[in-house]
Amino acid sequence: MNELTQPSPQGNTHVRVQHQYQKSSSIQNQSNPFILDVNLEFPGSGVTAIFGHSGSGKTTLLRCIAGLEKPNSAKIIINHSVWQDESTFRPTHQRPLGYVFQDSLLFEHLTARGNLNYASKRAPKQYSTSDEQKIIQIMGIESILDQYPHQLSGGETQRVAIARALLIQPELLILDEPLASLDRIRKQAIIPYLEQLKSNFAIPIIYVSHSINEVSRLADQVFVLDQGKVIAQGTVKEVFSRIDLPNSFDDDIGVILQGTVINRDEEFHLIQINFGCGKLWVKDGGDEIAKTVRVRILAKDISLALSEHQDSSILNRFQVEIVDIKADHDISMVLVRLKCRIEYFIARITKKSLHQLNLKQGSVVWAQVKSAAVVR
Ligand SMILES: Nc1ncnc2c1ncn2[C@@H]1O[C@H](COP(=O)(O)OP(=O)(O)OP(=O)(O)O)[C@@H](O)[C@H]1O
Repeated sequence: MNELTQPSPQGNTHVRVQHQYQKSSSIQNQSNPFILDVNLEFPGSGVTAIFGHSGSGKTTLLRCIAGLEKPNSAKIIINHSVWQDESTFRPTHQRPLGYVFQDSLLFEHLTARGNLNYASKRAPKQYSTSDEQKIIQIMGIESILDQYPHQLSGGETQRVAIARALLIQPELLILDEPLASLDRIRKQAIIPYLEQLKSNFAIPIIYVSHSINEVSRLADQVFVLDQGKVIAQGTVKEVFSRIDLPNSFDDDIGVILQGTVINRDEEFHLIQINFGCGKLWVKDGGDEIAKTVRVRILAKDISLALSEHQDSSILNRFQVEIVDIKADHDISMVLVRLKCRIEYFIARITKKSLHQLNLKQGSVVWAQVKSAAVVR
């Protein structure tokens, strides 16, 4: 095992920040300034997502972590290394931090390789050539090293930017909406590189995004911010299966399921995934048998029936119990939380259907999931 993949010997990462913008500079109502008050603990490796609406305080939090804002009170300990507490305030340049933004700026006069060398030279100690090669290979940028930034696509630029951030040997990597400027196809193309990143580097990664899709694919745990406070935290599975936070997820509300590929239907281009509630047919994305995969099922893609319908086009049917019903942000809809063995689903159905089927907490019904709607 080499330096990059060694399990982190360190403990948790702890970020507690209380910060209020100076009233004089606040673009908020003067009598109601924005206050960030959060306390986050997360492991010393893996991806932690910070999720929240615009204005919830994500950027402010990152700026505090980076030392670009001086909070009123803060304790920022990254794997035992104190960046800030009552008696310490490390300035930004003394915080070993890799920071990748939405529109990463590479040095235009340097090739991709030149940009990487710039970072390597500033690293506290030299990576071995093989470790450098590994970073380049994981980010898939071998063939573009001699190109200048203006010759790179958006996705390639971001991959070079991430490699450059890694080469400074950060103790914390912040990815701040790294895919926001890419179109859907490029986003899909870069996610596998980020998955590789996660499994190959034993450093904590903070991932900020508005996209539940990205967070579902990449994050291990998530903190949901609202008006400067943490309103939910836990594993992505736990947080995204809650129905008491609908405004945070809006129409994207849905659960994440993780399971193992057990079967392939070559004729009809489907795979079957075994998960905590049974077996689910989904589109074949080329995953090998026995691979662990995550899928997302949106609440709007689940319908409910009182009996099992064998005569419909829907391939996936699960017997479930209604454990909770909550109002949706849309007045005509409700959110129904369903338990199926050890898993949860959420269905978003009309109030009219709830009424007509006389659905209540404790009712046992059939959840129907279209294979075509499962998000990979
Ligand atoms: N320099 C500043 N001075 C005063 N208020 C600010 C300043 N920067 C941000 N704010 C306010 O702090 C609040 C949180 O802003 P922040 O940029 O952290 O939100 P965000 O969650 O990152 O939003 P987005 O997703 O749109 O980037 C907002 O109400 C914003 O108006």
